[in-house]
Amino acid sequence: MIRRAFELVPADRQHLIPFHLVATLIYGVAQAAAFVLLIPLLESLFDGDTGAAGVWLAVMAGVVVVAAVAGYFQSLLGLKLGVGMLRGVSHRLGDHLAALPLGWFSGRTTASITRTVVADVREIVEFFAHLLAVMVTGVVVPIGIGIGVLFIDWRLGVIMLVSLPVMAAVDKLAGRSYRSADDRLHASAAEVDAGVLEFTTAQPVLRAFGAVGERNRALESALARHRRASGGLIAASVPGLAAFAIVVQIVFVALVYAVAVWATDGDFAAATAVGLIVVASRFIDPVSALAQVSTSTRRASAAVDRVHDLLAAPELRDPAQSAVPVDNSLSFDGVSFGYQPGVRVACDVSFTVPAGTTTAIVGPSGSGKTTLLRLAARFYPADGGAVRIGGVDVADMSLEDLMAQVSPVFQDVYLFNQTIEENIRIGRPDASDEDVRRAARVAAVDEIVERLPQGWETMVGERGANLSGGERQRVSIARALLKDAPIVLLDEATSALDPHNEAVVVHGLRELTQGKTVVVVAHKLSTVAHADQIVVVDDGTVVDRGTHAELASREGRYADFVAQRDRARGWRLAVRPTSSRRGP
Ligand SMILES: Nc1ncnc2c1ncn2[C@@H]1O[C@H](COP(=O)(O)OP(=O)(O)OP(=O)(O)O)[C@@H](O)[C@H]1O
Repeated sequence: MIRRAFELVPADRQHLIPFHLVATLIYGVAQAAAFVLLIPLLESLFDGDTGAAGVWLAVMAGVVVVAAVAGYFQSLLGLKLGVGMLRGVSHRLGDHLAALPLGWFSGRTTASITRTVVADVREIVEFFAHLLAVMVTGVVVPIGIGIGVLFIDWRLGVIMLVSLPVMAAVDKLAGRSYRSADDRLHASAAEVDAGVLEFTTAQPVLRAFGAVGERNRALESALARHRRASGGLIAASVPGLAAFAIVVQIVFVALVYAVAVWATDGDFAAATAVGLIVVASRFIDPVSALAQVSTSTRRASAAVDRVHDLLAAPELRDPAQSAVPVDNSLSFDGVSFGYQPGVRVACDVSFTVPAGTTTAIVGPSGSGKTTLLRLAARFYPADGGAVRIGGVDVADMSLEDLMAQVSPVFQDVYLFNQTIEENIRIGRPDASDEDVRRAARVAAVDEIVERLPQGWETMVGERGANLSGGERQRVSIARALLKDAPIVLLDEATSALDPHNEAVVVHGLRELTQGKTVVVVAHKLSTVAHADQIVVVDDGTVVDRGTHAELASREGRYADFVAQRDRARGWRLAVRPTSSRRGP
């Protein structure tokens, strides 16, 4: 566990580890020596040899000073390692989370990730700052005393040294049941965190559907599971702790008994016997301290494992050299993909979007349209085949280069609780204020800003809660306009906007897609009809492809799609050839 914890220390603090270990070792050995020196000191005093007693006292004082200095340095270095680890691991976890495929996140709750990143890391800092010294001295001091006592009475020294692995074995056995109980506690705590998070963020939905009571009950049962898991942890640790405490006491009693018997037999002088009994108690003390922190140590050990597990999750690797696309075309080449193993969502999908043209993807709900956009943005890696930009597999481009090529404008717009300006600037952090304002003007975000109480300085609330759905879309279009990437991946909004918002969003999108390579998951007939190419997908496969005129003139899924949209809107779309391309 100690080795795995040290692996988390950042490179610029690794050189402190040997100093810390040496300081801790000296601290432990000096303490052991100071205790053993008590025996010759007592013997000299009992013999009335004040000269020898003075010498032993001086040696003992020297050793105590060494122990104090080493203790100071081990505390200082432990703290430096802990703080360094906190900084290093936080950065490593942050970078690592940013490089994980999105699929990794969908298998976990935000709460369980937060627990590892915050609570587990704190646990490990505590380990470096306090626990490590107790652990090392808990081993070094008894061994040191045992070896020292060998020179005074080898039988007693052997009892001490043999008892140590016995106590360690009992401690190890005690830890077994604790570990699984701690994992259950961690999982139940994350479940409670997730429940509280959901309960608070989903209040509007819960109230709208009268489900507050039901979710409250779900939260209560999560809390009950957490209480049971806490009880389980206590139940799992108490027998182990009790067994360990009993074994430690048995060892102490055995040592005192042996000293008493051998002293009675005349093997030791009274002074040596008193000294050995005092030393026996000092032999037990660090072991008892070790037992007292064993619960914290095991918790830290579990935390170290969880942080390592998180860091071991395979990242979306950037290629050693990022390939350069020859143009802004986009193609799907026999692409297959599933979110879960064995469930195919895209199956051998092939089509090409020539540079500067618009392709609309249509198909029934759940047929895999949005998934194709996510694969093009490499939010998930394809299982088979390749998505290519300008002839280059997106997997052979660095994430940075790929993101410079594509602008995803998806339905679920995520806004950070910052100002509108900061939210737009995410599109291009080094953009000038003028560029930001220009993008905002084209997407009609300046209209929103004028209405806000603090204008550009207004915070948009958590996830942009202070803005309407249409307003959030406008901000996301402004972001993409500012980014000005040559390929736009657009998931057209399904929800109806009011006429004004609809008009400004359509205008913003037209500006955004002007002259760009566009792949749009289209829900509106007007968007589809104006596309250069329409790709019809069903159940993850491409079932038809062509222009609106070609597809509408023949029977098939597309004709069904058009008829369905006509019926939904209560109007018919006149089929006419698309001579010139226009944005969606
Ligand atoms: N993150 C995810 N994890 C697991 N399955 C997913 C995930 N996202 C989508 N799916 C599943 O993949 C399938 C295709 O989803 P996708 O969102 O691509 O369909 P779509 O055609 O865009 O649907 P819609 O038109 O309703 O938005 C669906 O069965 C969906 O349940």
